[in-house]
Amino acid sequence: MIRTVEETGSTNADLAARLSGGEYLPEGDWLVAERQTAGRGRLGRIWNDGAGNFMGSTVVRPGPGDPPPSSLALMTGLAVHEALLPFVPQGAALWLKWPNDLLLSGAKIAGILLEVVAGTVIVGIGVNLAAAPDIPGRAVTSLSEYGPGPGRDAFAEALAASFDRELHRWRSAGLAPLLRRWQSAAHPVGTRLTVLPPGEEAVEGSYAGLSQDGNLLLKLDNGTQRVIHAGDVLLASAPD
Ligand SMILES: O=C(O)CCCC[C@@H]1SC[C@@H]2NC(=O)N[C@@H]21
Repeated sequence: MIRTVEETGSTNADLAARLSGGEYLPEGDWLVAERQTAGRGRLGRIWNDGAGNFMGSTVVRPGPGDPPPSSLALMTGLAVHEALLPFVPQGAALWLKWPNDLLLSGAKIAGILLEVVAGTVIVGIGVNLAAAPDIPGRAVTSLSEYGPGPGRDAFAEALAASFDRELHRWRSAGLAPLLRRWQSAAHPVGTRLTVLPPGEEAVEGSYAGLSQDGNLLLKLDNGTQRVIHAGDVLLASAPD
């Protein structure tokens, strides 16, 4: 079920408060907001809203036998990719970027924020359907820059369906096929990346795929390979 509210602080914060209060939230339910006044982004950033954009959250309740919850970041990226792809015009490339951003022709079009409360993973998704809010230092775009896109409600239906499919595959087929499909939807191997691991200087290198457990493989310019477990990743050629 998709429930839409006119305005809230953050759909992630709303679900977190309900979980903290002991409420049971079933998988498959979505909270979507027309406006967010305190949208949360990754790494403590804010997520600016824009009228007509998709801003919504759902939950996953990981159980015994499920792949590691951290892989939900990659699974969610695939679900958003699948929902957006039919609306991407010819000649524009829709790419996944580790861990879970989506880029349209090199500029950010969607972001994903996972938070865990009381053993439940809150999955928050923001997609620039109609407006490209400013993210300082980042190239940002929206689908509307390429022509008329889907309305927010139609997109919400498509995303809820693709998320449901991907969640089922995540549970039934496990990590290996997910990682293969993720890599097919990502920017090409060899793409120059700048990585900002927490508490470290920026590291430059070339994208070399994902490790077996879904971490980022970065080929450094001295020929060695580094496994990136956390941090911010930018396309090195993206304009400031
Ligand atoms: O930094 C990122 O790229 C992640 C952005 C996630 C934004 C979405 S919008 C819906 C949900 N509610 C929030 O407060 N954040 C997420």
